[in-house]
Amino acid sequence: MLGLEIDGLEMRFAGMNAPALSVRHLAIAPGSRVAITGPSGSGKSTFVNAITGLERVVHGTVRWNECNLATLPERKRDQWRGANIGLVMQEFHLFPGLSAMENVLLPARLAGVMSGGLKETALGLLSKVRINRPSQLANGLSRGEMQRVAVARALLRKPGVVVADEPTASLDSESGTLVADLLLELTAINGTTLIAVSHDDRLVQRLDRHLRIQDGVFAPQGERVAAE
Ligand SMILES: Nc1ncnc2c1ncn2[C@@H]1O[C@H](COP(=O)(O)OP(=O)(O)OP(=O)(O)O)[C@@H](O)[C@H]1O
Repeated sequence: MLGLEIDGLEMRFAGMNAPALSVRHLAIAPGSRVAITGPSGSGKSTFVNAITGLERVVHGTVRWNECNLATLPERKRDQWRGANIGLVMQEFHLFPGLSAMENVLLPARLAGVMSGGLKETALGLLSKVRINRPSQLANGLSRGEMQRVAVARALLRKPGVVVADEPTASLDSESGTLVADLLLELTAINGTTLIAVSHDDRLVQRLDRHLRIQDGVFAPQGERVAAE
């Protein structure tokens, strides 16, 4: 289980007068399930990139338990992310020429941590996300099936946190509901923290906490941001 503590975080981009993201203090308890919402351009992806170590943090601290991502060089951040964060993105980023099973295993293979046990785990996860033919090529899967494979891939190494960026946005209603069900059900098994950027009420309403962001700043708890 991983908890997040952010202090004094500022993410800036060239050509912008104000920071794209500014977080004075934010704590997310281990095992909690948090929704992030906000209008386009409000800083949601910048937040995801900062807390997953995809983007370097120059100002402030982003601490997952004892690990401050701001102090890690890129290679160490990548290693830490692979071992601790399961990422589920709106576009699933599967390799079309690989099977569902090979896609689930690929990040572990690339990280050099493959073992027989992981193959068993992958098969179990594919069954849980209702992919009945693990050897089917990814390019033959429906969009809903692709996202379910991506959920299985994210959970393979039992991450302390799953970060999902609009995981249901490109799915039809039925598939979106199933993916939301699976994210909630499967993260609950190991007490995995879940942080989901989403405008999908089917998912947002089912999470414990709802953080709203506008112009790079989180609204005080309980307040709605304008233009959402
Ligand atoms: N690499 C970059 N270079 C310059 N500006 C950037 C960069 N990435 C993001 N920004 C700017 O930072 C602000 C926040 O962008 P961000 O992508 O985090 O918003 P968002 O809430 O995820 O938007 P959306 O919902 O449209 O994806 C925007 O004004 C955006 O133009």
